[in-house]
Amino acid sequence: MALSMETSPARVSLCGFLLGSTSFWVYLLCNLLTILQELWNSHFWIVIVAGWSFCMLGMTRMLLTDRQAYIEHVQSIYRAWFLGSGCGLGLVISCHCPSISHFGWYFTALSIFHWSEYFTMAVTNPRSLALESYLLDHSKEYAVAAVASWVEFTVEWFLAPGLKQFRYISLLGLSFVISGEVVRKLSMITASTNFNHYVQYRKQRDHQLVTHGIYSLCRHPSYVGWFLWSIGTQIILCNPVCLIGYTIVSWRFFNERIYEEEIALLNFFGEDYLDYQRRVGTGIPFIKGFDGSGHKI
Ligand SMILES: C[S@@+](CC[C@H](N)C(=O)[O-])C[C@H]1O[C@@H](n2cnc3c(N)ncnc32)[C@H](O)[C@@H]1O
Repeated sequence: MALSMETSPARVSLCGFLLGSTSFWVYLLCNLLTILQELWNSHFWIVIVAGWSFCMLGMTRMLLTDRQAYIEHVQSIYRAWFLGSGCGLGLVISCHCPSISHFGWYFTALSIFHWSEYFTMAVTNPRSLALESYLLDHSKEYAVAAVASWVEFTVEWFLAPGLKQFRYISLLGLSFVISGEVVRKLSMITASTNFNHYVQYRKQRDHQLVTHGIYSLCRHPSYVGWFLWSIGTQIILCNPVCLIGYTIVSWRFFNERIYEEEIALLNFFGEDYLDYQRRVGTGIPFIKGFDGSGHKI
């Protein structure tokens, strides 16, 4: 896999992600080739480490093939590789560890979400692409929420493992996560260059109001997707405390965010945005947005 100066950030990120998920490809290979089945059964971790070493070899090869392009993209490659590893590990846990397979689903979903944020941005709006597009350092609160959900899962799994084994609940959560992910990415693709990870307070010359496609169903589809995705992760994990916490905190976050964003959008698009607000709802229950009166709901 030779990198050239023309290598696009999307391609680099995809390569890093696929290399990172090597542990899963090795797992698949071991399961497909019965000769390796024995090795897999007795040396589970050795195979994972071998997969990761293979991945490091791939990275070194990239470095030797085109050093300048590698250095240019190295920070992105490592993030993508880290997320790919998370995805691979999550898939291996899903397939190989039945009692915590839903934790594997969660870990896979988490890794795919962060990586695909960067990748989709790289494809649809490269001008606004930055390392922050991986959303890994989104906010302190986001990191605390993630750690809280791991702690709740672990504590409950040790204290009452039976309460963590509701397959149908986890499947329901998975359906929330998948639909949330699809809605969010569809919004990014539809809004294209008008989509930005950060609320814009100054109008770019080419910023256009998007009201078609998924934006004709609700005004804030990417937030609807993220909201669904975040509560879905806690349903997958059968985490009752974090489910309530995530629902309240995410709702409050999007309520504030939509309010601020709509003040800016009304400044940008005036009457057109007012008209859009009259026709289409925000998409998140009980969130009204900014109606010009200065009052939230
Ligand atoms: C993170 S995106 C979220 C977009 C939208 N709120 C959503 O949930 O799909 C934030 C950026 O999108 C822009 N934006 C939001 N709604 C828009 C629309 N209908 N048309 C064009 N730009 C929009 C805002 O100016 C802001 O800079």
